[in-house]
Amino acid sequence: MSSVSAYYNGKNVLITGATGFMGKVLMEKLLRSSPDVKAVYILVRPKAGQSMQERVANMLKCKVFDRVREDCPNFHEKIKPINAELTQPKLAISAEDEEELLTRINIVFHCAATVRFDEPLKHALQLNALGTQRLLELARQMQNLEAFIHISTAYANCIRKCIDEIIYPPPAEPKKLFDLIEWLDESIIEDITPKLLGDWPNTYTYTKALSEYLIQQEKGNLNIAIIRPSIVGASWHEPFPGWIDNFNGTSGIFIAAGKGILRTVIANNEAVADMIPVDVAINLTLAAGWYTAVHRPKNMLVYNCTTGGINPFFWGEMEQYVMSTFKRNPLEQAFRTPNAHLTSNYLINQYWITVSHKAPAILYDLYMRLTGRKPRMMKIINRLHKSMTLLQYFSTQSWDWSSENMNMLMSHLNTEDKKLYNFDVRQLHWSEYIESYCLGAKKYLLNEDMAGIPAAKQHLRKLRNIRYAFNTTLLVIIWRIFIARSQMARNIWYFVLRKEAKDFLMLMAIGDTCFT
Ligand SMILES: CCCCCCCC/C=C\CCCCCCCC(=O)SCCNC(=O)CCNC(=O)[C@H](O)C(C)(C)COP(=O)(O)OP(=O)(O)OC[C@H]1O[C@@H](n2cnc3c(N)ncnc32)[C@H](O)[C@@H]1OP(=O)(O)O
Ligand SMILES: NC(=O)C1=CN([C@@H]2O[C@H](COP(=O)(O)OP(=O)(O)OC[C@H]3O[C@@H](n4cnc5c(N)ncnc54)[C@H](OP(=O)(O)O)[C@@H]3O)[C@@H](O)[C@H]2O)C=CC1
Repeated sequence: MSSVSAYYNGKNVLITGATGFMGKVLMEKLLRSSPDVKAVYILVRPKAGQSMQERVANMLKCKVFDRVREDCPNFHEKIKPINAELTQPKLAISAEDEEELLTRINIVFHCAATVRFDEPLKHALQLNALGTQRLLELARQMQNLEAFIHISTAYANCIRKCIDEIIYPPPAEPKKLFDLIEWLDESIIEDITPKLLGDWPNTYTYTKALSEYLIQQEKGNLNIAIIRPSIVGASWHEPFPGWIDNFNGTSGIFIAAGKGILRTVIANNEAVADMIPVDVAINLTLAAGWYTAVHRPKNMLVYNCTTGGINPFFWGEMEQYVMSTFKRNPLEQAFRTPNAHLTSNYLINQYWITVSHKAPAILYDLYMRLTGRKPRMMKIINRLHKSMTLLQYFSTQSWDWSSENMNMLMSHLNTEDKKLYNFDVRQLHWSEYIESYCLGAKKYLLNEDMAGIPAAKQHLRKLRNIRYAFNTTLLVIIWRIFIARSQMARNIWYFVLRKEAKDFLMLMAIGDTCFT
């Protein structure tokens, strides 16, 4: 009998960020593993011209809900969308909705955030820090709340090399920053952002660090836990192996490498690639929700949800597994044959960027222009370089996260829960996981059918022949130019030709003698 599943049955759960990558997996697992959950309230904003209702209806059609749709066809009846905007005072929730939440909610999972590294500081503060503060304010008034689970990131304290499961001093006093963004002009905030960030690499990690501190300061009597996942990757098993729906973290890089666009990456082969499958992070989150509500630990627990200390995996290995998967299972319409390499040398990287990224992009765009089409490769390459610059902070260093609370939680699960909410990352086989991740990116992100693999292989063969033809032509042209310009090169060339001709005549003569 599963204690975790049983706990959620009959409960009213509130999820923020339910339309996002992790939020969807959380909602799906909750509805599938605890089919008698009373209701799942989700805070949703209208977006891109779609009303909240339209967004939720579209979301529920997603592939990620196929399994729960099969197991519990009426699962959608449990979902109660609430119009909300986390950057607004009182989260822009109507008085009526607020009343409902205050009387009903038993557990809150706070996943909403902006995860963009280049988010302007003002917006990142408003959403990640101030939004968390406002949600806490709401949670403090909830009459039946048993647990509040906040999703942070393992990199919130990335300025430290060893990260324990504790709250560290914040980069700045949050209240002072909130005052600042209230009256300071946005352009001035942009100007002083690097100074404010100090050692923090981006506004994302900075504001996530602030939100952890805010929680500690303002939790009051709430029963809170903080989950810190590292780089969240495609799912390991649930709802489907390899399920992924966004280009964040490593996903966009895998695809760019598989398409043959990305050839060089700044990364340290020996640094730990701390990746955690999304279903593992969600299993831990649900188990932590149960533990927080039922065992009510005296102190707020922080769970580092990482793999490096338990089952380490390195960027160099990731390169091998990704390349080998895409060579065996190519993506359709690749730009070039997949062949990406990691280097930690800035100059070598710049060289390959010029030779293998920019030069082919310029040639391709020229070809597109000549054939009357819109050039686009240089734009893609520039976007890729921007992401690589933002990601390299994470791919060139290693961190040590302690995982005592993760182990402690596992020891509290019964045998059935250990299976149902598996977050034992010792069982992860990285080569198999990365293969399934790459295939998932192909299927779920690019909507490519596995039946198209023979055609994709044929396309790669065509690309190889084009490369051979191009290289041979280039060599001949270079040689001709060289010959035309240098007397010495001409002399060597004629000497070689004469020697070849002499050898050839001699062979003929030998042949004649033998046969006569
Ligand atoms: C051979 C393999 C070797 C592997 C080596 C790997 C090296 C290291 C790699 C990775 C380390 C990762 C370390 C992460 C650690 C932290 C973890 C966490 O705690 S948080 C979660 C993470 N959060 C992010 O990952 C946000 C990063 N993304 C951003 O900040 C932005 O998206 C940014 C600046 C990278 C791009 O911004 P824009 O404005 O240029 O583009 P936009 O608006 O995001 O997207 C435009 C379109 O391009 C697609 N796109 C975005 N990134 C793409 C990409 N990399 N490749 C292809 N398409 C991409 C999008 O889906 C979008 O498509 P449409 O217009 O909607 O159709
Ligand atoms: N993905 C990763 O690698 C990692 C993620 N995390 C953390 O996990 C959590 C979830 O991340 P992930 O699912 O990847 O992120 P996504 O970007 O996929 O999802 C973000 C969610 O937040 C919602 N949201 C954004 N702005 C607002 C707003 N103003 N008002 C209401 N809702 C809003 C989004 O809604 P909408 O659909 O309307 O935009 C979306 O549902 C975050 O807290 C993140 O910091 C931690 C470590 C790694």
